[in-house]
Amino acid sequence: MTKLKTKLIHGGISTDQTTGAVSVPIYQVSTYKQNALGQPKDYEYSRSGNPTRHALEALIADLEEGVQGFAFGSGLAGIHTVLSLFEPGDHIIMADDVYGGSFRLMDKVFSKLGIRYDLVDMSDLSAIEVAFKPETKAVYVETPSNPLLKILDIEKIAGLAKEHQALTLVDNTFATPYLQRPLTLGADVVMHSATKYLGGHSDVVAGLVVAKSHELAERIAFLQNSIGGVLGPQDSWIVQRGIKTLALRMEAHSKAAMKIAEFLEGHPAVAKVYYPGLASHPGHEIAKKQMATFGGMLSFELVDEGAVKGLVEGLSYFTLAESLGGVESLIEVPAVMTHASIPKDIRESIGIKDGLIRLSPGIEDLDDLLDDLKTGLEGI
Ligand SMILES: Cc1ncc(COP(=O)(O)O)c(C=O)c1O
Ligand SMILES: N[C@@H](CCSC[C@H](N)C(=O)O)C(=O)O
Repeated sequence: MTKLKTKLIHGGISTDQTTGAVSVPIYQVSTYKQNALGQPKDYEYSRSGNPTRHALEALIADLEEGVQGFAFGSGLAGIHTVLSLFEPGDHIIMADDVYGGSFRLMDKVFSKLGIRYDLVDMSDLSAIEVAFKPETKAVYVETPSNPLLKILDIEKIAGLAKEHQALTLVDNTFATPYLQRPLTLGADVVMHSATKYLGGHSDVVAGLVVAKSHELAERIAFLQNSIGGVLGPQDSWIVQRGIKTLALRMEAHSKAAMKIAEFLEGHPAVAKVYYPGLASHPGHEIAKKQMATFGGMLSFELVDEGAVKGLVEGLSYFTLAESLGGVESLIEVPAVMTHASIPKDIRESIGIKDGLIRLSPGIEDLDDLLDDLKTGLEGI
């Protein structure tokens, strides 16, 4: 079987069938000449299908080991399309610590359409069991989670969902298919903000979705075309190019995150570190089982919450910015930035404290990154 590192380069559609070009060209086009009335060629209109986007969709399906991939104009556009599978009256069990925008989409958009949800701490399997209702149609998982790096057991959760005839939807943004493949663990749909590690260079906003079955793929294809939030050809090409170096980048990000987590865990100014690679992390054993390495993201709290502003504004190589997964290191405060869309009481109940700091180490020299943090922590 072809190894994943090879698939990153040769998977899906990786060359141009017509010219032999070794990267799929950017088909910057909206429509296609038809052979005769009612006889289109392979493509008819670029919302319905575009060769550059199709190459990316085939690649992500290959990497995630699903039957069909779909590319969208953002991660949330992809999640929106997946949640559009459900109907008024349906109920979804959602992990309590999901990306703030995914929570907002459920809470402010789909709730209004009559789709109900409950937030559940899915690291407690018995809590999931209790949350099932006759109307539960899906379990929505994010692991590792944003921003607390909670690890959820995909295989066990998918098993429970199946017993209740519910789908398992997994946001695999933090792990990427290089570290974890949810469809092979029993999930039905995988979602990505390709804006992050898949794109990898903080230069594109994109979303990817992969279905495990033909039946689901058909329904998602219908919704993708009907709703229309597709990714353009230029951005499809950028994401496909990013994916080619995913293996090298994920190895570097994971190594940096591990070293930084160990450094922070031993620092007297740091109260708590959230990184699944640490033996102290409650999800460490599950992460070992379902991930190839522990990933590139970590969060931490300072002993003195009042020092957060000084630290995050004062570093040289960690840029204060939302987003993650790029080659450059980023730092942010979820309560004020990426997760501000979650009401404070809910944020606090799930453990996102105002002083929580999230790091996305890039691929700079690791000693420079460690020195930067060391100097920053000395200065607070
Ligand atoms: C885990 C996760 N899922 C989904 C999204 C949404 O992606 P996008 O910003 O590409 O819409 C994000 C970030 O925005 C995220 O961090
Ligand atoms: N201001 C944005 C928040 C973007 S968060 C981006 C990314 N998911 C991250 O976690 O850094 C919004 O309100 O949507």
